[in-house]
Amino acid sequence: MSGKPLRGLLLTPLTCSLTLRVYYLGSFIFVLLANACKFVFLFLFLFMGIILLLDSRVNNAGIEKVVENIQGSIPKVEWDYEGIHYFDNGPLSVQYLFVLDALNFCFWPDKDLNYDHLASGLKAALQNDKSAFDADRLQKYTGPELRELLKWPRPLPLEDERVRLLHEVGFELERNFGGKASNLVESCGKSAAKLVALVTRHFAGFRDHSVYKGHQVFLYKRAQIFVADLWGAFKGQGYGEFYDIGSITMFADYVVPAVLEQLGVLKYSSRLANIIETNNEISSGSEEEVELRACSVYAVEKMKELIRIKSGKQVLSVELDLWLWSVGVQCPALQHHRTLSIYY
Ligand SMILES: Nc1nc2c(c(CN[C@H]3C=C[C@H](O)[C@@H]3O)cn2[C@@H]2O[C@H](COP(=O)(O)O)[C@@H](O)[C@H]2O)c(=O)[nH]1
Repeated sequence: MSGKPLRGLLLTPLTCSLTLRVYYLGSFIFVLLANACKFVFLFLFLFMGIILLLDSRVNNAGIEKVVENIQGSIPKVEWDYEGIHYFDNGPLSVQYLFVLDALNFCFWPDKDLNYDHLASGLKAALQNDKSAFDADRLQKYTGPELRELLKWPRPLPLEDERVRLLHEVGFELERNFGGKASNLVESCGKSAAKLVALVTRHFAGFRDHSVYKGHQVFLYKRAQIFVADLWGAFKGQGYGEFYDIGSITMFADYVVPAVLEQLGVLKYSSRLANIIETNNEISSGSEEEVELRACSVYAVEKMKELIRIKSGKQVLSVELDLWLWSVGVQCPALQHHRTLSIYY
């Protein structure tokens, strides 16, 4: 979430640790400069500065360059520009999007699988059988049945988790929302923030959070993308109408951070760059993973702010995200970080 909650919940750990480090180094250099050997200590200061760097950081110059290049208006990308999603302008579309975003994570372990297969596979399944995503049916799918639904010839990455999450969606929808995701959406009173809160309260699988240096960090990628998908699919009307859509941040996945790094907006430490280049995995919840994801959210918020300052245009993080994501998926050579995660 952006604005105050974002700063309070998400960025505090990063800024705090940076502030502490700056303070620490400040006192350190003050004491040292009081001594005679200024140059030796200056060297030491620089050296310490380098080893204390975070694995990911946001490069303001990179942001300025991107904003200058796009001249204040982001290239418009239509939601469903790929034509792969189910849409009938009614409650079944809401059910489809909720199921889609419950499973919208971690495609990369199978090099032939991507998001398009999931979106179009679920669309075909629904067109074939309109009751395929009824709450009682969702609670019964097995791994092989899900594979069959998606017409995927081998086990899906994290297949057991995908099945468990489908069951959870079916069970909680039935228990709290009369089996219908449209009731869930209706009960949020057209507030994107309330919908994210409601989804994460009732559906544990959407609680995308980590503990970073002792602070709880909430990124809520799939809960937020569900809101954005509703907004995009219904074109801001009906089930897609949210008066506070501006409170949604970018969706910290594995594509957009890679695009931001390529654009020079994110800078990785050479250690992290090496892990990504050599296709080594980063564990879920590790400091480098949280930094990379949180810096992506922060960078997009900064980009949005700079666009407003330079051009007076109020763009949404959701719009920036879709543009950056569409750039990323059109670039198959783009190397991204690899984390086995149910969150993105
Ligand atoms: N930040 C962000 N991440 C997004 C999306 C979407 C799809 N949004 C759809 C909605 C309307 C549009 O028309 C889009 O089709 C998927 N992902 C993430 O990408 C990764 C999959 O990548 P690959 O393995 O290459 O397919 C995986 O983490 C997945 O969760 C997005 O919009 N923003």
